[in-house]
Amino acid sequence: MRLKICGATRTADIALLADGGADLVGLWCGVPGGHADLPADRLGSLAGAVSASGMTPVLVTFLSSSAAVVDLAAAAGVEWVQLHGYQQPGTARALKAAGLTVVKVLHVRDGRCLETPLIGAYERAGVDLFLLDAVGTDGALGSTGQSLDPAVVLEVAEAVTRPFLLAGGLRADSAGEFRAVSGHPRFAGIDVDSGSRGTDGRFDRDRIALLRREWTDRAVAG
Ligand SMILES: O=C(O)c1ccccc1N[C@@H]1O[C@H](COP(=O)(O)O)[C@@H](O)[C@H]1O
Repeated sequence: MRLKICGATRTADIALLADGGADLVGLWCGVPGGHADLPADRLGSLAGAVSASGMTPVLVTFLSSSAAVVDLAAAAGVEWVQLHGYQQPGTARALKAAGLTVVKVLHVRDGRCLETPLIGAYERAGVDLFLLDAVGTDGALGSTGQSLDPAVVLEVAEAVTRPFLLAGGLRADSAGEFRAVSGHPRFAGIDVDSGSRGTDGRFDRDRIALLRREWTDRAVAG
């Protein structure tokens, strides 16, 4: 069970995330207006700190220009990219050709996965991992804090052949509700933003450790 925590912006975040048990750290670049969007030079320095702490930095972006994403990743020394948004399979194919590990977000809105017709094309393009996330009621993407219906997640899990991460308003105490999902053979872990933070909006080490513990226990228990 991998734990991805999204939206680190400070060097102090990195030690806290490692201490809380994160495996993957989402660093945003190309997320206009995003509260954790980073300039390219800052992306590189934080990615270096994430790797030095034994975790994997993930470039999270809305960009759809594969050349721009490849350049950003190369300059920052990042090997994993999360295509959050409506990028086409060709973008994923180009990133794979550049040697990157590609996570493609599948967006669920009103109980329906918007990318269902494209799943085969994403897989043929070489997507390594899917990430299932909710679309906000206003159409917003990312950090919606909105939970998915486990039955819908299981439908999407059956439609893909690659492993998947689960996102969307996850908390430590939602592990029980998603027991059937975390027991799925293609379940690879969870991705959390809102539920990893305290009331001050900063990462909370204890919440992250609890997420790690509750979800690991459920995944093991099946
Ligand atoms: O976290 C964000 O704000 C964000 C912004 C733009 C793209 C992706 C973003 N993060 C993704 O949001 C979900 C988890 O959010 P939450 O736990 O529901 O608040 C996850 O997919 C992150 O990768």
